[in-house]
Amino acid sequence: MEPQARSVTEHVERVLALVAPMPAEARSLEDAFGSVLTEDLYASVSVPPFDGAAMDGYAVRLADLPPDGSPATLEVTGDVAAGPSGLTEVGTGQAVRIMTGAPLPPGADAVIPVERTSTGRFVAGAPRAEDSVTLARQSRPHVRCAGEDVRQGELLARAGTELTAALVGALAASGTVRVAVRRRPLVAVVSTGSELVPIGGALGPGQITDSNGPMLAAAARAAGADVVRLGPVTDDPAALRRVLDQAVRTDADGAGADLVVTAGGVSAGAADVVREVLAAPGSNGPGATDVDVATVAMSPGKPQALAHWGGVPWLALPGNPVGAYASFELFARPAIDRLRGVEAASGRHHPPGVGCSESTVSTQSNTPRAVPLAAAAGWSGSPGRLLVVPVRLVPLPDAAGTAPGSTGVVPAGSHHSLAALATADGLALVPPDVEKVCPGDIVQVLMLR
Ligand SMILES: Nc1nc2c(c(=O)[nH]1)N[C@H]1C(S)=C(S)[C@@H](COP(=O)(O)OP(=O)(O)OC[C@H]3O[C@@H](n4cnc5c(N)ncnc54)[C@H](O)[C@@H]3O)O[C@H]1N2
Ligand code: MOO
Repeated sequence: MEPQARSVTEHVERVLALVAPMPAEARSLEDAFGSVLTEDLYASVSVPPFDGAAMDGYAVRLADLPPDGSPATLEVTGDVAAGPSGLTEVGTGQAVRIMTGAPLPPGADAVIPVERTSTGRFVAGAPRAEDSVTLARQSRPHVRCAGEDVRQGELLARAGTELTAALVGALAASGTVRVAVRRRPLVAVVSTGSELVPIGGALGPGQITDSNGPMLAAAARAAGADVVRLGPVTDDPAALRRVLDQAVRTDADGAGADLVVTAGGVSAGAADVVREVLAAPGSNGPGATDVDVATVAMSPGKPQALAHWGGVPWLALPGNPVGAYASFELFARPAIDRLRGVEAASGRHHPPGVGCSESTVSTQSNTPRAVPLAAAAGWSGSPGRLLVVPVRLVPLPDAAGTAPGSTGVVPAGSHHSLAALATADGLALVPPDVEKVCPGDIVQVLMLR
């Protein structure tokens, strides 16, 4: 580690200390996708709520069918489709046509799929023509029993769980209408640099298009935040102060940012506007407090700063686009998770050691989204720093000790290329004590998709 460099783990802890979970609010289930629960949720109805058919076919009494599997001919006395309809009792020697999802009529205890009967198939829209059917006992009853998926009163999700699409479905099925969730945080994304031109602007000499602004805004949305994008701001401290004031100002709807993320101007240059503003806290308006400028032992993404601006947490990320993105994933995303109330958010982002000398290292990860994967190629580490390497998933060559069809990772291209990052499936995190990653070594990979 460089002299005075701070570990990634310690910086994550400081980031998390800066933010607190958002207040809770009640939302309709349909509006709550992507939010995080603040209450445990229990099923108010069983799923399915009644015994029903799992196949299109005939509802029968098993007692009418010989146990040895030989066929029986039954009188067909009615039809029952999914949805509300009168239920005809199935008497001895009788069968009722039944469609998938329809409630099982009284008396019946099994459904025989139509393709296994003398009828062969049902014609959509055509009325019933058969008065009898010949069929035999099957190995399974093809009945979905009430409560076999979820029982009334069962715990479906704990506080701290994010509402995924499937969870919205499971909650809807079991009677949930409104949920208590954390408010979505509003993140202000501000890019800084006099060289920056917004997307679509013509480039003059020395100018480049602002890519960090759109990229970090997209990353914050992907992390579950609402976003307001401001800037790009020139390297003028007064201009940056104005934009920061604007970001944190609470309007009539209470919509001031809950987190400010800036990119650029945080290293050692003479025009590093973020450093300049941080060095003169409170000179204009509420200003910066709790200022913490750090060299973090990572590459890319070394220069970082933290502060509050007008009481709102502020993460100042470096301007190099790949460093800005890596910093977002390692620092801003855990901050957003904590604001959103995701309980897995933790300060432990430091993966266990890997290296050529220990190719069968622990597969345990203490980074929530990191998964252990084998390197399919070798590359150099960055001793003293956590090296963040954009990687792509590739099939591993079949070899002794490798399960057929296993997946590994290779660098997506140059570590500093934004175009290569755009093709990456994840970020490999190579710890500071690793000089070299060899093919077959296990690396922790922060998955991006
Ligand atoms: N003397 C030193 N110089 C630098 C050091 C250092 O330790 N000592 N650290 C280097 C490292 S590492 C990084 S990372 C950069 C970070 O510096 P800043 O955060 O001040 O970033 P800028 O100087 O503003 O920009 C760096 C680079 O990225 C481009 N950039 C900035 N913003 C955007 C944007 N929104 N979209 C696209 N590209 C952007 C900018 O033009 C620069 O090329 O400092 C090193 N220097
Ligand atoms: O730490 Mo900087 O982000 O390398 O390029």
